[in-house]
Amino acid sequence: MKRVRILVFNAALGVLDYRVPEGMAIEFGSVVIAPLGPRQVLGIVWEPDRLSAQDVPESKLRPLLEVLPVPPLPERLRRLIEWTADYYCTSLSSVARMALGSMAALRGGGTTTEYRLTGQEPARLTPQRAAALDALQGEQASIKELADRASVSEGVLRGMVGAGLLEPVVVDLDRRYPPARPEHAEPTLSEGQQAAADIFVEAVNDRKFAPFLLDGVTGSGKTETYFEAVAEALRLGRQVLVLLPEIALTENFLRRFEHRFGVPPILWHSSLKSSERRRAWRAIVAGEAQVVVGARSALFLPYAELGLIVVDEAHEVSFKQDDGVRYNARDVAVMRAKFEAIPVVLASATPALESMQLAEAGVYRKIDLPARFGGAQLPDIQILDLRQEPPERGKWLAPRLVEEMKARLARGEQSLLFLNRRGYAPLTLCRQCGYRFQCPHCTAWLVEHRFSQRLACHHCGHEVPVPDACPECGTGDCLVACGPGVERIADEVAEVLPEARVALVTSDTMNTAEAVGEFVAKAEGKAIDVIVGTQLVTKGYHFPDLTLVGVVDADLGLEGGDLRAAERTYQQVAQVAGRAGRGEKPGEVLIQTRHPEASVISALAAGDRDAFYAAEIEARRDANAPPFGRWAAIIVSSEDQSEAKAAARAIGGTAPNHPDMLVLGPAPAPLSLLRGRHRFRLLINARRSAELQKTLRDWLEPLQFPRGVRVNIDIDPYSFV
Ligand SMILES: Nc1ncnc2c1ncn2[C@@H]1O[C@H](COP(=O)(O)OP(=O)(O)OP(=O)(O)O)[C@@H](O)[C@H]1O
Ligand SMILES: [Zn+2]
Repeated sequence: MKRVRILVFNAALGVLDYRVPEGMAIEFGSVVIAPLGPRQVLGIVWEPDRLSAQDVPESKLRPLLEVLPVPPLPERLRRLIEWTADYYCTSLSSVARMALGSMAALRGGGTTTEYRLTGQEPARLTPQRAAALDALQGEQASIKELADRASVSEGVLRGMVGAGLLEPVVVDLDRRYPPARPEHAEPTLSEGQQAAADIFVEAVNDRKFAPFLLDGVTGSGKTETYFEAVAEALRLGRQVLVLLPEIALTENFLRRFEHRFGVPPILWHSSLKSSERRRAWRAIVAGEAQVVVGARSALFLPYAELGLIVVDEAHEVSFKQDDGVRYNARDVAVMRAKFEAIPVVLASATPALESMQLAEAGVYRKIDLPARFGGAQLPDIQILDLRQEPPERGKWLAPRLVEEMKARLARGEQSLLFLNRRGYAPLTLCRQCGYRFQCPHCTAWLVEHRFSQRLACHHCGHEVPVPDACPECGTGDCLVACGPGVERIADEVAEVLPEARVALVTSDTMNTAEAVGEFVAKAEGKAIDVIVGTQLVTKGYHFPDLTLVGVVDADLGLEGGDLRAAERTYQQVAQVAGRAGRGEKPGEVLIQTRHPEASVISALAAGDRDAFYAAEIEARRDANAPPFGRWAAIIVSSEDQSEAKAAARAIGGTAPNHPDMLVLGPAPAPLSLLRGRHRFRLLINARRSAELQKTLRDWLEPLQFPRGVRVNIDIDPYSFV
């Protein structure tokens, strides 16, 4: 191979041809360094007949500089990358980037240096050093990571190395992970679990593409069941990828995995230390990483020999990425399984409508676990009509819910209150002049966090301390919190049940593995009486003494009114309800609502899942919404409002006149300002027959916009703001 086509990591340039210098061994998929002007870029060798590049004469080709010492990206992964870029209308390089770990991992090198405290504690210390000494107890990481963790500069830490307070430790990146043992602790499966497990095990052995929808009620033991397929892959020496929707869930998963297989699985997520990331990536490409558990981003890694993919809590909307490459990890996982010719298991107690429909159509094989494990019953669900039984003024919990919580406390059982709103109050205003605290960068109110005494924007992270006086009229002591967030509910619990031990579970409090571990240990050890949490507590947890679940505001999710509002509400409430009564004692669920007549609420109360799905599917069919028709969004943004508007208009003005496609907009997005950018949206509703992606590309590619304008395409969008 003399002339090669390279996918370079530069979205604007994309594909370039190079010459292979004498003696350099190259294959398709090789990761290389190529010259680009005066700089160097990373690239991947690609099949020239699959990518078009500018025609450059042989004599003008520049030679590649280097091949990196990592295995070439396998062909099946290259095909997946192409498929993903094509389907989501994005650049190949932005997808391919997700396959490569860090530059450091690619460079190889078997070791790296980290630092840790030596244990010396000099009598006199600068305040910064003292703070670092405090913050870094038990930590070991690179200087940069330690500096981040301790909130001091790297210079301070280097000084501490010099002073003998921190010492270097050489970390072996190719150190083996201890092997998982498929026979470590084999459970005795119930008949239904065994039947399901047998099917999965057979599929792992078959080494063919086989998509499954594991539809099992909460507490049916879906995890135990698919663990048998994991065990089989381990026996065959093949790798397994388990995708979880949130890092917060991994802690729980890790413990169960370790219990079953004797060692923890290998983690992959955005907050890994760089040494962990390098070690994991190298083990993954070498085929030594047996089971990888990760968030979305683990999906594109170059596994040497994948044998099984599991997507747990597969209905979760967080599998859809909402910026950058806007892919849905659940859907791409199925495609990856197809390219790898392996089984994929989508597990959920409340499958997404799309998945149900695909199962019905015979595309996915549906495996049911209709009963809870060990004879536990599904909880009794009751509606609490807030119009008939209102809470006291300024309170959010109805008297009946409070009574039930008191009864649980008296019996030594646990309660869980669910409200999907972080912080103390979603809106703060001035009683004097009506001033409302709004984010300067987003169309959003600032949310009060009493814990940290700050007002925060949940979209961009902008934060200000809660002021003493109104910034508008200057009146002191006049700010009122409007509406509840979980912190406020926790306060209310403390008032009505002063002796109860309350745990607040949100992404603000559960932001480290230690915090999650501590929470789980306490809840299991019955050191917590009442859990108040956001959607973070709705799934995955198994606390046998939890017998009451209160849904504080079931109407909240319905307000947005987007396509999936009813489905999402159904899933959240059914999931959180599923935390109740998982042990020997029966569970009860109270759903606070002002709309008991809404079909989703009555379906929940009647436990009539089939009716709910059937009605939703018909509604979607009527609206030509997924899974029948398709949606796409075009989001146009700029820091300059008129520029954004003009660009959106230009797009709207050239909309194709396609019989199978309806273009709505442009219109200002509901979140019309986000991180300082003004946003306009167009929505496209298309029939399946419409070749949506091609039509979009043909439409948008010829258009030119000013530099400050960004045009993003969102295929199968989940967010309509
Ligand atoms: N065969 C089994 N032997 C022993 N324990 C089991 C078995 N099956 C399930 N369990 C236990 O029952 C509990 C519920 O199982 P699991 O959490 O896997 O259910 P799930 O279907 O994933 O539920 P959810 O969707 O609510 O998270 C767990 O504590 C699990 O360890
Ligand atoms: Zn903001």
